[in-house]
Amino acid sequence: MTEPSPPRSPLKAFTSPDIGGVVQGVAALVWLPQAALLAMAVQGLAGGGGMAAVLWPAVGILLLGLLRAGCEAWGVRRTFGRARAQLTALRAQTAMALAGGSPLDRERAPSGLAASVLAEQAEALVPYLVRYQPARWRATVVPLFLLAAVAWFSWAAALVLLVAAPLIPIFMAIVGWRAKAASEAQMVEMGGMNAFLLDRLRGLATLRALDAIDATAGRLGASAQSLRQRTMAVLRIAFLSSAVLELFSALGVALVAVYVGFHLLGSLGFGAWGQQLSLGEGLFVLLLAPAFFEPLRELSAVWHDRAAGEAALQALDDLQRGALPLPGAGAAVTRAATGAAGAGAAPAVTVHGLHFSWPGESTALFDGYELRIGAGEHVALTGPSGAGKTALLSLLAGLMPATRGEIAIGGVPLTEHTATALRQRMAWMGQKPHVFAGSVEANVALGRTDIGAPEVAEAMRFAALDDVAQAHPGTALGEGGSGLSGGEAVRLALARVAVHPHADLILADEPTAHLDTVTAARVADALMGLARGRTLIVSTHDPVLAARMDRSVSLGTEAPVEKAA
Ligand SMILES: Nc1ncnc2c1ncn2[C@@H]1O[C@H](COP(=O)(O)OP(=O)(O)OP(=O)(O)O)[C@@H](O)[C@H]1O
Repeated sequence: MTEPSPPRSPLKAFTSPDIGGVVQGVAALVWLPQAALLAMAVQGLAGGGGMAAVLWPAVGILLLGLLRAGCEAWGVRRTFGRARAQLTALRAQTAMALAGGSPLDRERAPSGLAASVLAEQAEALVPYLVRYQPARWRATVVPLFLLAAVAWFSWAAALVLLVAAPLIPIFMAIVGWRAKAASEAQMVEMGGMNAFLLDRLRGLATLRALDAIDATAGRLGASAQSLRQRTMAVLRIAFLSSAVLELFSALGVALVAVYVGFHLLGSLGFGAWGQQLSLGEGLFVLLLAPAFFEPLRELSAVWHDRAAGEAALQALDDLQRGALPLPGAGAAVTRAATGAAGAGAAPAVTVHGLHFSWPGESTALFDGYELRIGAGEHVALTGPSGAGKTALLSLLAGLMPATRGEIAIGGVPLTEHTATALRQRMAWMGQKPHVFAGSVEANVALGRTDIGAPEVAEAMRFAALDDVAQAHPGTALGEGGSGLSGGEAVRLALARVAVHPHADLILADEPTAHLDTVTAARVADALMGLARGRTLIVSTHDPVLAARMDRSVSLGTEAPVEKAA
């Protein structure tokens, strides 16, 4: 039995500001000395200082401006680089998690949804990390410094800012909850539409043959319409949050301006710690007021990035969930330890006390199942449809974990640690071999680096694929095998097995299904040729193929029935 893999750690939300974000915050604070210099210059001018009073502050403002621009540029570059690296890491982690799920898992995300989340929705993390996170940090820190500077001169002006400021986060939080829900709904809609589109494109021939194109187009149109509405809802909320913020920040600035103006005119004498503000001090306070609200306005402008980013993070996290793990997906290949590869002799296969039930189902498909297949033996698994032949082959191939019991290949128990290495000595011929878009050669080699062109050519000759027109160099097969007949697709699957260098256990799932008698006989001949000196387990409804095996094992009866051929 394969022991369960360790629990998956949830995706991390990146909350800590990095050095790039801190530097952007410092850049925002440079406005403090700039405003002080500006106020000094105006005070100097008003005091009759002439050009001399303006020159040095102007130089200072210019230099500080350059420093600010430099800090901002560096900070943004740095944050952007970090965000892209984090996104790449998250994508890789999610792709690994998807690859670590059993191909038989019914709860696996549809491929259209997975592609949409990984390629498209995940991009929403970049604005989240590059714009929202630093803006949030600036909105927490920068106003505090500015408030302290204002309060130094006038507690009354500081009080006005202090009262106006908390209203903004409160209203934004209220708006934010709605924004998050709307953004999640939009993502679900987008993923659903992508999955729907991909699925229907794959089944276009069926839809056209059954005259269901119009109905499908109608559903797609309705789905696009719903996506439009959801996108508009997200945008409406984004505009609403900016409007709330603009209102409160405008009110705050206006109140400070009114206070400073009347204070300088002498009508409002309080609020400056018992002193009278000078023109320069009043101007300084006035210049800081909009800057106090600036980080909050920036935060509002990127508020919807937060909702989209968190929804994307959640979508990536959801992709990583699966009910059926692929045994050994997380373990390193321990080929040497198991002696799996290059063992030279065909392995015996033993199944002892096997228990398996599909996730979420109470009835067991196998309960205490026993099977012994000798080294080099050729066995047919037969039985009614739904008896569990494919499931048993998948369990033997380590494509899904048994609930209890032991499977051993060549005496090596199939476990989390040995599954990957054991799979290397198996060749799998599935019921519906997937044909990738590309040449036949590429479809035979499947990117395996240890397989060269001569081996591929030899395997194609063996499977009689070399005389198929589609196999000519430069001819590409369509996605899902369009361009190949059913029989040719089976021959392609045979070539994939033939080219496998270490395979001494062949697992074939209904290789002759849907083939005419002549082609079925040819496929059976090829399979028997391949299986010479190897162990072969084949699931089949074909009595002719079953009769060519050493024996048959019937599933779906009270006790496994074994019949000598
Ligand atoms: N991915 C899956 N998730 C949940 N249940 C499944 C899954 N695949 C198959 N089943 C169920 O498991 C049972 C055994 O299916 P399996 O495909 O192994 O039967 P089979 O004997 O190979 O049938 P056939 O001869 O028609 O190919 C069936 O009841 C089927 O509905």
